[in-house]
Amino acid sequence: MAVAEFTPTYSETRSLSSQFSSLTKTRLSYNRLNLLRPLQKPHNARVFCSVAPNQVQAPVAPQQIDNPKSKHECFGVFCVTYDLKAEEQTKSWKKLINIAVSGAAGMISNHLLFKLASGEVFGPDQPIALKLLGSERSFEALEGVAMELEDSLYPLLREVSIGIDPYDVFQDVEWALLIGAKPRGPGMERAGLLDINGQIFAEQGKALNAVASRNAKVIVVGNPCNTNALICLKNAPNIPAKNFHALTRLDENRAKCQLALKAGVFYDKVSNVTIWGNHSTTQVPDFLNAKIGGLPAKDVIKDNHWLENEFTEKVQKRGGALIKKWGRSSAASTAVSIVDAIRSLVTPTPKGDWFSSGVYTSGNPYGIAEDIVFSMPCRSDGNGDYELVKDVIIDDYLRERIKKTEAELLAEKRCVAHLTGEGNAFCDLPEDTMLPGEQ
Ligand SMILES: NC(=O)C1=CN([C@@H]2O[C@H](COP(=O)(O)OP(=O)(O)OC[C@H]3O[C@@H](n4cnc5c(N)ncnc54)[C@H](OP(=O)(O)O)[C@@H]3O)[C@@H](O)[C@H]2O)C=CC1
Ligand SMILES: O=C([O-])CC(=O)C(=O)O
Repeated sequence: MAVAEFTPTYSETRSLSSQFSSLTKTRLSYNRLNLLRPLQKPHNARVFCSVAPNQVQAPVAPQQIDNPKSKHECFGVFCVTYDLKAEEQTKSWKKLINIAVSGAAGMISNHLLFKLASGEVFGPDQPIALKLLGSERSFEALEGVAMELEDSLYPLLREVSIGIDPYDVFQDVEWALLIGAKPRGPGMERAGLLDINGQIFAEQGKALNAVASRNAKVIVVGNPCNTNALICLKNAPNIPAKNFHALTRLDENRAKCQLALKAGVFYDKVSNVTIWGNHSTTQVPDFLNAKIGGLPAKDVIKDNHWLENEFTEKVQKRGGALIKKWGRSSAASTAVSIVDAIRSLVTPTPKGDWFSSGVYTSGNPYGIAEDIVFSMPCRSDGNGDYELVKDVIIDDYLRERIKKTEAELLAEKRCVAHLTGEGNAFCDLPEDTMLPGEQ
């Protein structure tokens, strides 16, 4: 089978994505086999793409399948399944968006990437380019990931590129999903973890600052995610601090599940659940403002002791309980919660409800210390931004616990001052500072 070879220059490679945006209307019929021809590797990046530059191929109609001359333009299952309805669909496709994922060869990404490519995150009319960030150690694994994406034949997935240099991978990205981080090893101090991972997020923040879209949305998953997000935003002053999120949606989902179980209802009845503070065992799952079937959760469950003790601790330590059973940390449910977090920003929040996200505190209405990343209740009108919800009740019970998780985050911030441009670090972390996955 004849396959067009091409070896574009680096600047041609860079211009590919913009060409893709204008091509999306007719691309469904392009040769899928040609898709993943590796281009020359510029700056450690490799691009897998679906057409050669300056080689726009004509759409292939189904009747051409048997014409040997046109066979190289049309590949296997794509020729067989291509139909005009699908072409009609591409006419309504939106402009291509660039999404970067770090730690792309890791466990969470292995679930997330396929959700992104399927259209379940950004919608069935949103073509995407995936830019996968790995390292020397994971480069081959990244190629394997790209091959699996290729074999999945996702129509909306227009481009996959892999690389180990964030300055290449983050070029023009509208979304950066920062998952890669070193796990805490045996005997490693929390301060050590903050420093090692903090350096990763400082570097990635600088790269985002230099090359990402000025309005990029950044979701930090790699732990300790709140402080990593703070480091990242401090190193990316060109991007609004408001655009940075630390993932606490998994905690919210865990809390909803426990409330539903206790109330004996399906979890779609549970709403208005806030996780306050740090993605750690000091986080505060808020049952005071939570609702079940539209009623206050406290009035439905009528067991304050359970809410204040078992419920709270279960949510705080759910990650660790799962690791005990599985022998590894939550990956699938984390990927699902990343999907939820993105969808909460790109679709309007249902009236009266809200979602939790770790966001920058400056200007918050709850009296939480300024200049940290703290999980709070947010609403969005679906344009990628959010606002903080004002009408929540904070009683003495909540306030006391919010103070504790706030103190922990302020201590983490002092610990990484050398990475946020605020002078010398001073680490006085409280003894109980743990990730949800730690016991
Ligand atoms: N916020 C949340 O709710 C949750 C957060 N997490 C966090 O998400 C992160 C990723 O989890 P998961 O995908 O399961 O982890 P994996 O171990 O499967 O993958 C993590 C990736 O991180 C990268 N990494 C970056 N720096 C290092 C380093 N110094 N040493 C080792 N690996 C490194 C590796 O990729 P490469 O070599 O390509 O850089 C690796 O593939 C973790 O920090 C975890 O704690 C997990 C669950 C929930
Ligand atoms: O501790 C971890 O790595 C896993 C984690 O964040 C969680 O399960 O919430």
